[in-house]
Amino acid sequence: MTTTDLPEANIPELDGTVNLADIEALGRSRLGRNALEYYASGANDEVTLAANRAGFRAIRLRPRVLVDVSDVDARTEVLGLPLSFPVGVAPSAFHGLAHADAELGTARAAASAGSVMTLSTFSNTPIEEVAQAAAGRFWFQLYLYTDREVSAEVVRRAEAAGARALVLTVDAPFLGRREPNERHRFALPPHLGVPNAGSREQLRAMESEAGSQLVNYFQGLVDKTFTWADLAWLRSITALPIVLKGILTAEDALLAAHHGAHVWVSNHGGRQLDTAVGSIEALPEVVDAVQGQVEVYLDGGITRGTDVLKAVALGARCVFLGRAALWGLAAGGEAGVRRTLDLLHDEVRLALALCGKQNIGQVGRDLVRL
Ligand SMILES: Cc1cc2nc3c(=O)[nH]c(=O)nc-3n(C[C@H](O)[C@H](O)[C@H](O)COP(=O)(O)O)c2cc1C
Ligand SMILES: CC(C)CC(=O)C(=O)O
Repeated sequence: MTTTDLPEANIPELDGTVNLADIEALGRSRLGRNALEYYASGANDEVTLAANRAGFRAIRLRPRVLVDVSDVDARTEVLGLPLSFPVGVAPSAFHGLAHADAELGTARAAASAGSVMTLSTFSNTPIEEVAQAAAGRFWFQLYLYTDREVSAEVVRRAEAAGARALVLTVDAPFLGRREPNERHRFALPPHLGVPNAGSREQLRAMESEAGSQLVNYFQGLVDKTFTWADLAWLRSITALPIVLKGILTAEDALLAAHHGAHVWVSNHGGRQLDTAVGSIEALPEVVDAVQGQVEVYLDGGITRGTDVLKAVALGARCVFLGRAALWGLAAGGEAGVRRTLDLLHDEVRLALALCGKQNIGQVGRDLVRL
């Protein structure tokens, strides 16, 4: 399904949105409890979820004036891929819960906006179909299965389909407790499959009488023994750049760089270890530790163009949208994600101009007062 299948009346509603908060409100209004709680929740008391947003709000900008900003340019590159502005889409599971366009909608929107999509292992659409829709603008996020051969096969499929990087999520040996999902027993609706993670029947076999079924699937599928030493195995089965997603400390950033991996600063949108440091707060120590040896990215709480510039100022090459992209998808499928990216692109350009910067290369630490 594409956006042309959307009822006419949906488009003006989307066109009337002026910021990501408007799109979030529209997206939320279209979701039932199961999906809404799954998307919105953080772990436990949601302290880290709130810290991600609060961290950006606490940083003040130091704008320069009387600079010719008649022609600002927000373009950048990630791992050699040109982006129209420093924003990509973070991996999130089950886009089919948001809209019938599912991962194909997200991929098309990211591609047409000159962005990059990171496809979750737990997508509702097979890698190969998303790859086509993404027109080369996609990375693949990997959760390692207990069975290494199954993981190796997924990695081979992603590489063959044209993924430009492998993003290994390292902050989720177990799933954090998102209590609304425990309370209301989150489950994937029967019409949605998980084609990169085994059959529906395999997943059903892991369902239990209690709690979030997601926790049950995850516990049954994912390897909890994987350590730094095992990265050599991953390196041996793929030629793709490896990105470690879920780094929050200088110590781990340095280890990542020593292992030749790029660093994605993230606390999983506050969904894993609650009270972990907010991602923008963790960024400076990570950037200082790796000293430009590898690329550094960040996600968590991005909703404004000024958030993007603050992260870039503190050393992130690019930031990624988790929930913001999902709200866009829920609000209007492919068109909703595209609107989300377009609004944010406009905000980044305006913020650059008002900061007295002509391009992303001019954005450095002097732009922020912590
Ligand atoms: C509903 C949902 C599903 C997610 N699924 C995954 C996933 O499959 N793999 C992964 O590495 N991260 C996953 N994440 C974490 C995101 O990649 C990202 O780290 C986080 O959402 C960023 O925070 P934000 O939502 O504030 O932008 C998920 C996040 C959400 C909200
Ligand atoms: C399928 C899930 C494990 C996806 C995830 O990482 C999340 O819900 O945060």
